[in-house]
Amino acid sequence: MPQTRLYLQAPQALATRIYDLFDRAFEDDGLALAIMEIDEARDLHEVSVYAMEDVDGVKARMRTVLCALPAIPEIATEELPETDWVAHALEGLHAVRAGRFFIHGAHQRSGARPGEIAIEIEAGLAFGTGHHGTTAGCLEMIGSVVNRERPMNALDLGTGSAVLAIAIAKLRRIPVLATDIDATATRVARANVRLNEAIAWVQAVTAPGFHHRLFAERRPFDLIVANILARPLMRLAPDMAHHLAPGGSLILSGILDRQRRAVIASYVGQGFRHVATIHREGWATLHMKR
Ligand SMILES: C[S@@+](CC[C@H](N)C(=O)[O-])C[C@H]1O[C@@H](n2cnc3c(N)ncnc32)[C@H](O)[C@@H]1O
Repeated sequence: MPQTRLYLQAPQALATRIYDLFDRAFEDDGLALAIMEIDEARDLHEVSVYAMEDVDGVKARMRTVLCALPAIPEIATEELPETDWVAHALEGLHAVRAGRFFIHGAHQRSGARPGEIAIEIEAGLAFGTGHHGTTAGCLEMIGSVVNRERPMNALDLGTGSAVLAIAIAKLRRIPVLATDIDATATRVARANVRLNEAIAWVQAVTAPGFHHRLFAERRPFDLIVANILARPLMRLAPDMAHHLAPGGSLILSGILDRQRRAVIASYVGQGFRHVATIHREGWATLHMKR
């Protein structure tokens, strides 16, 4: 679906205030927001709101929010070209190495080096080929956490292509519940689980957040991996705490470097402590324990 970027420019202090006001105003709409420096010498920053539908309505709400300010910057509009994010993620598809994992397509089956764990992911309609900084960060973190802690029961929430669930199963042959809000992703996940002969361990189901009867049956998990976005991750913090076994590990990604502290704070509020962060391409992957 095409997107419209609604944006305005202001000095840094005012832009930061506007960003915070928009953040609160659009919290429940799930709209993407951004703030970036445009001109350091003139102290100019740009705040953007990305709308997919009801652009006029979003613009009107932005104006209402801005009414609280002494000076009201003008809102400009930019139509963005339609981006197929899955295709984008698959661009120039080549094999990827992350930690001990070698993520490849059908034409690179013989590419794994001795000691590497090969995972075959075919270009499909789900996110997760290993190319993205968040997936690669999770794979690297999974390698070290699973080897050290030897979990017995894992959850991959927001599984996409199932690459992370398959990685856990290949490392440790334990049950992994793989869930996604998107039924198409679940179908792709199942196909990849079959392709990688991980059916005995990985069960893929469609579920938004923790809403599925299987969570009650399968909890507590001693490893939960969730590569979704910062805001849903913060909202899910109490459920994560409820479903993780004492002493268990949580690996979270989909978090921009600048959102890292806010996500950690939400989880500390639920009794977690931060253990480590991997930074890749502007994205942070967190290891938290409880
Ligand atoms: C960034 S992709 C990650 C895919 C894969 N786990 C990886 O690391 O490459 C995020 C996935 O989470 C799913 N998702 C987003 N919000 C979700 C939610 N609240 N509950 C379950 N799945 C969700 C999306 O449909 C998408 O497939």
